[in-house]
Amino acid sequence: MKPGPYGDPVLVTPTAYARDWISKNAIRRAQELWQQHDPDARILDILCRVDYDDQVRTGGIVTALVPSTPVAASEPVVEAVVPATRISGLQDRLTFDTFVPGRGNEFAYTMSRQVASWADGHFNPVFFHGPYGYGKTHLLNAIGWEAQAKRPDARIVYLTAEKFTSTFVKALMDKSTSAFKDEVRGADLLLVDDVHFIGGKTSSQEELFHTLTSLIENNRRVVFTADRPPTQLNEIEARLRSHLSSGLVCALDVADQSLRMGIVERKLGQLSQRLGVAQCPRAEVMQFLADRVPGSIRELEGAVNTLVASAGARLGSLTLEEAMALLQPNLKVAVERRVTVDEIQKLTADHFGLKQADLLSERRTRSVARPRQVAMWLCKQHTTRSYPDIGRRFGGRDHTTVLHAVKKVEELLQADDQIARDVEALTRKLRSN
Ligand SMILES: Nc1ncnc2c1ncn2[C@@H]1O[C@H](COP(=O)(O)OP(=O)(O)OP(=O)(O)O)[C@@H](O)[C@H]1O
Repeated sequence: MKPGPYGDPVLVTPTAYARDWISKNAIRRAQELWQQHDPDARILDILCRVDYDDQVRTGGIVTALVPSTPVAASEPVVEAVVPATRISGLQDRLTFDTFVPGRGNEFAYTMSRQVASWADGHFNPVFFHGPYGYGKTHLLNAIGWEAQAKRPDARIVYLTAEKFTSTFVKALMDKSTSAFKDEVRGADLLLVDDVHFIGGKTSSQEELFHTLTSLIENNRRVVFTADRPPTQLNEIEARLRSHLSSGLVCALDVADQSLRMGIVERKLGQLSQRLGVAQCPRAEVMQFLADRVPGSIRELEGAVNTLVASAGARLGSLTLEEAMALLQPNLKVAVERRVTVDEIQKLTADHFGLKQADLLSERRTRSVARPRQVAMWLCKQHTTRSYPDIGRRFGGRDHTTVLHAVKKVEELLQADDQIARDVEALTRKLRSN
C-alpha cells in the first residue's frame, strides 16, 4: 500500500494486469477492509507500478501514508514500505504469476523462486541456459520483481550483457568507471541477461569477472542467463567461464506438449480477460495452437495474440478451419500441407546420404544418430505427432529419446552452422514438396 496524491491511499500492483484483475474482483472488499482502519473514509485508489512511478516522478505523490487514526497494535497493519526505485529494465508482465511451470522449466522455476526469496543460497552464481524463447528472460524478470517485493530496501540491478558492455565502454570513454563499478558492485542482487553477448569483448569480460568475484566475496547474489551452458561459451575467456560455472548451472528445456497447452490456456485466459472477451476458444482450437504452431513459446505467444486480436468477440465460436485461416501466417509449413513422419524420414535420409531404414535402425554412430535426431526434430516441428508416437515410428524408441533429440537439435541450431544449414535446407524441401 502506498500514499497517493493528496494523501489518498493507493494500492500499487506489480502489473497492469494485476490492477485490472483486482479492480474487477477484489477492490470492493479491499475498500471495506481499508475503511475499517480509516474513519476518514478516504477512497482507496489502485494503480499499477508504472503509473504509480509516473505520478511519483511528476510530483503527484508527495505525502507519506499515515492512517488518520492510529491502528491498534492487535489489528492487522497494511505495510507502507515504498521501494526506493523501480528496477530499471524489468518488464511488468514478466512475473512468476504469468510464468507457467512445467516439464522443461520446473527446476529452473524452483531455483528462481528460491533466489527471489533471498533464501540462504549455497549456489552463487546461478546460471540459467536454454534455447531462445523458452523463458529465461521471463524468469530473470520474475526474480527481480519478487526479490524486490520481499526486500524493498535491497539494491537489485538488472542488465542485459549488451547493456553491461555498452555502459562500461561509455564509462571508460567518459573516465567514469568508478561510478559504474559502484553501481554494479553495490548490488545485493545482480541479474545479467544473455551473458553470451559478452563473448569476444575483452575489457567487458575483465570487468564482469571482477564484478562477479567482488559480489560473491561480499555474499551478494548473482544470476545469469545465456543460450548455452558456461562450458560452451567459447568466446568467453576460460577464467570467467569457470567462475560462471562455479555455482548452480541449470538448464531450461524446450516445452513439451502439456506445457505448451498450459501456456496457451494461461495466455488466452489473460488476454480474453484483458480485452473483455468472455469466451475461450474451443478445445480443438487450443489443441491446434499447442500442437501445430512451430517454434518456441515466443512464436506460440505470437499465434495466441494473433488469434485473439483477429477473432475479437468471435473467439469462442471459431471453428478449427476459421482459426487455421486466421493463423496462416504464423503456421508456415504446418497449415499449408500435411507433412508425414514417413516423408520426413525419407527426405532426411536422402539429404544425409542414408537409407530410411538407417534412421529406424539401432545404429548409433554419429553419422546416423545425428540425422535421426534432426528427423525427430523435424517431426516435432511439422507434424502433430506426440513424443511417444514419434519414438514408435523411429524403430520403437522411447519418448525420452525423442525429447533428448529435440533438445539436442535446438542446441545445435544455435551452436553449429552446418546443422542449421541442413535443417534449413530440409525445411525448404518439405515446403516445396
Ligand atoms: N513457461 C512460460 N510461461 C509463460 N510464458 C512464457 C514461458 N516461457 C516463455 N514464455 C514467454 O515466451 C516469450 C519468450 O520468453 P523469454 O523472452 O523469456 O525467452 P528467452 O529464453 O529469454 O529467449 P531469448 O534468449 O531469445 O531472449 C516471453 O514473452 C515469455 O513471457
